[in-house]
Amino acid sequence: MEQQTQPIPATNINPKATNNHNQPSSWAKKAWRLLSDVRAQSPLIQCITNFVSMDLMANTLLSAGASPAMLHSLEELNDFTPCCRALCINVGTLTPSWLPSMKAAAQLCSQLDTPWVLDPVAVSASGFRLKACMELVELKPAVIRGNGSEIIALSMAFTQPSKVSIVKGTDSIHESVDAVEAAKLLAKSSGAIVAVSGATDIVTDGNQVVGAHNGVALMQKITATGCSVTALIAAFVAVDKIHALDAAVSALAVFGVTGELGMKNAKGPASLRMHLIDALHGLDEAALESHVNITSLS
Ligand SMILES: Nc1ncnc2c1ncn2[C@@H]1O[C@H](COP(=O)(O)OP(=O)(O)OP(=O)(O)O)[C@@H](O)[C@H]1O
Ligand SMILES: Cc1ncsc1CCO
Ligand SMILES: [Mg+2]
Repeated sequence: MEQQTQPIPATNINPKATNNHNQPSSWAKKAWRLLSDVRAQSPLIQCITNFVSMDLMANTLLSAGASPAMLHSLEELNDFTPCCRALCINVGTLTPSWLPSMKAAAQLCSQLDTPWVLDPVAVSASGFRLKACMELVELKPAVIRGNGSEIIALSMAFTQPSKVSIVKGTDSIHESVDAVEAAKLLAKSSGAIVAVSGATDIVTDGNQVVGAHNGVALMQKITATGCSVTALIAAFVAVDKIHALDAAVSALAVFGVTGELGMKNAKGPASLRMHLIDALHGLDEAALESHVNITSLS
């Protein structure tokens, strides 16, 4: 695979400085270091995902420098999943025949200490889907990423199950900022880092809350941008699994920045889709540093 950037050795990063979330430049450096590590290491990312997202998700991972593999057959997991650096599970077009593969792959990852991320698409659209997502959460994802409505519903399913409201469809009817408390509760009850996408992307471990303010509204009009940024989170977690919160924030910010850069040449959602992928492939340190907008919200 073509490599176009020089990775920054992890030893060059001062962990104290990069953990100071009130310093914007430290976040930009962290995001650049993680993207550089993805480009240098090209981690193999298994994606068990919906049919709608497969193309954009695989191209997003490739443009970031990772190596995507859309394998979901139960018969292949024992051979294949242990070779992966991270797993992305997305329930967008869930059927009863796919659920055993998702659970088995998640279980394998947990046993192998391989990070995996969950995208609970349209979690409250049906009882079957809600139960499946709750069972997957029990299998210890490192990160759960959804839109506002998805995170509110999934969090409520664990805390106040009788109050889970049905949201039909995959689009959010809530703002991400309305899901902060739900995200914190879900993070605390599951042990996962929880990320909520939207105008501000919110990421929390249950205590600390970080906001990534990049992106353009038109990204909502391209199906599977959310699915794809979840896979990008998996790639970032693959290269730094002990700092899953930082990896999730960085992936969301990088994707948002590529949306902003892509928008300069886009005429609408279809051309934004193309230019966003190009921008991710060509992203350099100067452009990332001048666009990243991450703040502490806690
Ligand atoms: N109003 C907005 N302004 C800027 N960026 C946004 C806005 N809304 C969403 N985004 C960005 O668009 C991407 C997709 O987020 P969204 O919340 O639409 O996901 P989703 O609903 O799960 O999408 P899908 O299910 O189609 O994959 C994220 O990178 C997010 O930051
Ligand atoms: C539109 C759609 N339907 C099921 S999955 C999906 C992709 C966006 O989540
Ligand atoms: Mg989604």
